[in-house]
Amino acid sequence: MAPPGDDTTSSGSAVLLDGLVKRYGAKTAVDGASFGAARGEITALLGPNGAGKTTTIEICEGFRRADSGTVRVLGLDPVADARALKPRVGVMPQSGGVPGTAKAGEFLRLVAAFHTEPLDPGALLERLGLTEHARTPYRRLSGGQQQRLSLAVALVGRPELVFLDEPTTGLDPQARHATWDLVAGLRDAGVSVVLTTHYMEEAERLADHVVIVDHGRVVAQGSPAELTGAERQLRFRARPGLGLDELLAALPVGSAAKESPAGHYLVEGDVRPELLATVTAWCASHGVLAEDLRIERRTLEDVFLELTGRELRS
Ligand SMILES: Nc1ncnc2c1ncn2[C@@H]1O[C@H](COP(=O)(O)OP(=O)(O)OP(=O)(O)O)[C@@H](O)[C@H]1O
Repeated sequence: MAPPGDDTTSSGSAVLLDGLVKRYGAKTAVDGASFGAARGEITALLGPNGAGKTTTIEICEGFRRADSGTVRVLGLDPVADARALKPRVGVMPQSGGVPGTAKAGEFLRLVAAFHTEPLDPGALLERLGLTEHARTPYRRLSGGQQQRLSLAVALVGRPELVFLDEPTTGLDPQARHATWDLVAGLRDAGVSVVLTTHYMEEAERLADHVVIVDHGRVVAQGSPAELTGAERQLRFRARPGLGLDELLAALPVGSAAKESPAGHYLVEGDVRPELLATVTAWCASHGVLAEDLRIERRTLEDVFLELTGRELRS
């Protein structure tokens, strides 16, 4: 029999938000956010600090109530149906969640005991590189180790859906890659993942669906390929201060050329062979050797900056 709330098909939404609003006094942290996270996919909420990611995810986890809008998690209400959701959903908060004096291994075994078919806590510790810290109290673990233990706690109950709030913030590159592998493995095993991040690379590499949020609003969403589109751009390095007016005049209407930072040139527009030929001919006629000349797809960061006009704050 399907679990309660499973009125949708298994290919339906793991999470569905519609017009979500959350205010803290005069501050509107979430301002009418609507998006869905499909089952069996990794959905990343990408946005700068203060964009409302944690508030949104905490509402989905049932830890906060929305002021208005609707939230469905596995087809259920995260507050009213909290008891039914608890065994099916894993949560990795941004910090804390484990008592300071609790020993890593003991705590994980304790959490595992609350679940009917838990993962093997020892194997999970091993996978996350925590075996030698199994007897260490949580407060004595390094920041990265604490984070990995929180991830283990979220996963040990074999959840259908996991919420991971900035799972790799502060991790060193090895631990970050190990976490990415683990999260990708969850998806391969059919688990739905909703994570928050302010790392463009994390969203781009890991997520099937990216929801870009800023000031509590969804400013764009789609797969990384959809968000970055088919558009390409051309970059090269050369001596600083080249006057670009003549180049611009030779390029098709609608193209743009700029130098930023000094000595780094970017040409945007309909990047076809003709455009490349125009740029290289212009370089040749000005005695410019275009180094590292390359055509590339726009990155998520390019898209984000276009949408918000500023850099992500880390
Ligand atoms: N309990 C609270 N009381 C008052 N304001 C809050 C509270 N929690 C969050 N805020 C504010 O609401 C806004 C959204 O915060 P939130 O933590 O949801 O953003 P975020 O995108 O998760 O940021 P971060 O990446 O820093 O965690 C911020 O301006 C924050 O200062």
